[in-house]
Amino acid sequence: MTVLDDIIAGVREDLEARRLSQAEIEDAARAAAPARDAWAALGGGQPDAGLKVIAEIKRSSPSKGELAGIVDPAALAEQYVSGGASVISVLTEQRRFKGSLADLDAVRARVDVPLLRKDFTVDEYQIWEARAHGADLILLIAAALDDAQLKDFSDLTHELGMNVLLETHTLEEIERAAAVEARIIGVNVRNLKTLDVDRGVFGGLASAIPAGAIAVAESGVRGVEDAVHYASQGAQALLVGEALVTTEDPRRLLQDFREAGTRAMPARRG
Ligand SMILES: O=P(O)(O)OC[C@@H](O)[C@@H](O)c1c[nH]c2ccccc12
Repeated sequence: MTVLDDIIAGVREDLEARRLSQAEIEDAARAAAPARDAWAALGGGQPDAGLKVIAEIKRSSPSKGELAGIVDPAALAEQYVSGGASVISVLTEQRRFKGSLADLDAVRARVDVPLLRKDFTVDEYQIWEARAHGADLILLIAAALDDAQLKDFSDLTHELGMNVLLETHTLEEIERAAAVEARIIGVNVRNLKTLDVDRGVFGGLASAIPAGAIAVAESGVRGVEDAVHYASQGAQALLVGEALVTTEDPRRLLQDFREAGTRAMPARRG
């Protein structure tokens, strides 16, 4: 059993414990304000948009345990917005990351940028639930889903007006993402089966991401040098958790990532 299998087993159990009827969750999703456009916020279709940052509210991680005593996730999210975050990611997985839908609600109530509901999506119910709680973007992890699920879950997400961040870690997974026409493709440099981080994985796979899709480098940004590295390798956006929750000044660090990263982006060809 890999770490990923173990996390997913817990996610399924927690989901059954809170599950409402399908009619109830659909009503709640339809009552929510329309989803914001995360694709546009991440520079989709805008040449030379600069390096974008998806800033994550991450209390804890399976590899390190508690990262920071986050007392007020909404206040942290406001700092992220003031530093120029394009999207805020809120982890809602409870057991290993100590997140919750309450965190998502708290952030939604205070910030206006698009929100990513960051969880291990293994059931369509979670997609309705994300929308009901004001999410604009959801994570789908290729390693956790088969091709039919990738397609069906993407279709439902789009029907609800949201975007998908499709997370990959291998060339084969990028090909599967391309086959479902994913428009926002992440490469997680952390292997979710072993939790090992290899920052070289992004550069090795970036050229395989289809030209029309937004390339997101996920995990392992310790400081500005890593941001510059990913940007120079073709990242259009970064997903950053630990470095932002542990720094004294998230606003400043975010600005530094964006400025230095944007300068490091390769000039567009053609
Ligand atoms: O804290 P980091 O190394 O900056 O990583 C953030 C993010 O990429 C990581 O939290 C993550 C990437 N994919 C995930 C899937 C589930 C849970 C968490 C993740």
